[in-house]
Amino acid sequence: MAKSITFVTGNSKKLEELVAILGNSFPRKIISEKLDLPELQGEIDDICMKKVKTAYEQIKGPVLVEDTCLCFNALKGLPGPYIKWFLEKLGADGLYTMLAGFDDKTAEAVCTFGYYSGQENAEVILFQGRTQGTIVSPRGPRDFGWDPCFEPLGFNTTYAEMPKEEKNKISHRFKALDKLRDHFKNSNAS
Ligand SMILES: O=P(O)(O)OP(=O)(O)OP(=O)(O)OC[C@H]1O[C@@H](n2cnc3c(O)ncnc32)[C@H](O)[C@@H]1O
Ligand SMILES: [Mg+2]
Repeated sequence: MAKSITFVTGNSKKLEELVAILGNSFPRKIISEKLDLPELQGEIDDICMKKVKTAYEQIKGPVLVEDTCLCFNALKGLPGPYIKWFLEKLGADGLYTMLAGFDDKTAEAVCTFGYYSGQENAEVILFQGRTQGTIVSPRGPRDFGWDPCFEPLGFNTTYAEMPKEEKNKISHRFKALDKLRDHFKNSNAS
């Protein structure tokens, strides 16, 4: 039987969504390990590559990690991978206020999963999903990150105001996991 995959994340909300999105339809068993891995600065893909290798050093078996960015178009993609620290210091209200001086309130949520089997000659594989939206004054429950200030394009509710099942059908994380699911479905992936 194929080895189980360890999803390494310090964020229980990410894990909750992964479980809800993949449901029973994923061919490999996924277990989780709550570790807050150090993250390199830089571009999204490089951060994920490094993060998954760091996870592998700890787990020493097939590993999955994920990095989420929130990119403001008016700020040429920033805060991007640094969103966690902006959110921590400014809160969702502060993220909205950051754009006060700009007409363009659009943003992109980017989710990148990195998978590494650790087998001989194996490369890191990345799966990325992007959802466009607008940064709005926060609305809805505040239990997951910047969800209250992100209104996905085509909707008049924020991620936070949507029922979970609805967010999980259109989100950056859903789109990335859909690619991951396809990869494991269509190949004899190890
Ligand atoms: O251990 P890891 O997996 O790195 O978990 P983390 O919480 O540190 O997550 P990131 O480094 O990817 O930083 C992303 C930030 O964005 C938040 N976030 C991630 N996904 C989100 C989503 O779907 N909706 C709202 N906020 C989200 C998350 O809480 C962090 O503050
Ligand atoms: Mg992190």
